[in-house]
Amino acid sequence: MKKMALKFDFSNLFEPNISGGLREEDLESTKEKVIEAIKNFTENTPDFARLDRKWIDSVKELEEWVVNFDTVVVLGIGGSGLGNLALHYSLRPLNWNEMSREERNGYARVFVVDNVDPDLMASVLDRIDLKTTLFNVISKSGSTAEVMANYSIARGILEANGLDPKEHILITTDPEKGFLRKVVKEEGFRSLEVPPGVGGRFSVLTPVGLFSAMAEGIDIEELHDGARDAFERCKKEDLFENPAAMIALTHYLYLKRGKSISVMMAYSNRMTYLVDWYRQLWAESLGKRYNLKGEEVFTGQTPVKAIGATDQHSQIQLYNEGPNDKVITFLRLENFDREIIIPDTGREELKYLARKRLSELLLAEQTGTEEALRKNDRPNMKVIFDRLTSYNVGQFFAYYEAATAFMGYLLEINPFDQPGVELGKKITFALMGREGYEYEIKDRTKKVIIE
Ligand SMILES: O=P(O)(O)OC[C@H]1O[C@](O)(CO)[C@@H](O)[C@@H]1O
Repeated sequence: MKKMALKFDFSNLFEPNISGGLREEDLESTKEKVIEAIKNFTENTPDFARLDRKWIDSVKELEEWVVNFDTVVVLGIGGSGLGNLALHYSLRPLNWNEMSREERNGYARVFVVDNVDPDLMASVLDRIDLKTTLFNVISKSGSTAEVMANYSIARGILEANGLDPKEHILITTDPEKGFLRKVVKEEGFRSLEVPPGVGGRFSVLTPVGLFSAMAEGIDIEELHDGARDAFERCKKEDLFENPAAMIALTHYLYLKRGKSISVMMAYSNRMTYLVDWYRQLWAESLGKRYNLKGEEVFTGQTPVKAIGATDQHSQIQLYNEGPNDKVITFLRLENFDREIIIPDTGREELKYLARKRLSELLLAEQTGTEEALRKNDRPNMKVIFDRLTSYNVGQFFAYYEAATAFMGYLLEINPFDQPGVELGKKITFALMGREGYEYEIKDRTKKVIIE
């Protein structure tokens, strides 16, 4: 089958399609800087875009082992869980975990526990048979509290049931550093490596995302093929050939014009977690207090998730008539894996729906929303997926990772750190009594409490 690339439609970001939109002259003013960013990407290609063959090979070495398991439970959070969720939802049917093993062609169910909510953890534990479950504990730092707690729970339950944790836990972490690597070295757990030069939120195409994807039968080679082709395109200096650079430049220019919100609205329930993955990428990478010169800039663009058509009935009123402070990106899927024809009920009032494909209605809703926004001069763009394939999803990850790097370059900030997450973590450690951490939450001088 011919591999269809993603398509990008930027038309509704521009004049005259929307008044007050961008003009080509506007691009000119910042074009040189974007070209610098592209050159920098080409000459000093970040590790996430190198797609080391080792990442696939190391995962494939575990293929014979993983076929013994009916279920993989990923224990990870943020960049160590969202990519797994994005792959699971976008590339497997929505009811995958409810299917029989036979219906799944022998591939594993995949659950991702990306919180320390006891209701969530318990609901997953209730649904698994420990004897045929593999826990993939993922943490780049090897010390994230939420993951450590869930790792301890999984290990404790395995031991309590007389099972050897080493036969049921796979650890994915830094090759050298952190507590989890120590556990691997001292206790002999099977492990995979998170490449040290790849930040958590950029790690979906490394063993972090690849292992659970392979376990559930996703074509990880094709995922890399899509990403590789996309990353190659990200090196093109002609902006009209380089979707990632165009995303970054247009979002940068709109941010400068006060559009501080980036809505990503997917017209496909299977794309829900692609949007969640994007939210972490855009938020953690670009939301920064200081620029590279150490000056306070308080920059960033707040990513917001929406699902069409559902959120047309909860959000679109605001997007059309509220403050014009958003750039909206539609994710549009042209061909769905399943189809349902709307029956003719014989009622005149419903004739317009009769015998139509359900996807036709969803796509008409996307077009209708896009056109309404355009008429209201609300900038919007569209990423078009022909189908949900590994190749296309790989492309999506790659384009947005590169766009984030370009946007960081334009904003003159470091898109690869997240210092703003630390304080809350430290306070939590102190509250939990971790040695070396102290923090006292002082009584508020003014209290406003309603009981
Ligand atoms: O993989 P780790 O080290 O457990 O981190 C999980 C997540 O936590 C963060 O560090 C933020 O707290 C994210 O950047 C990261 O993806």
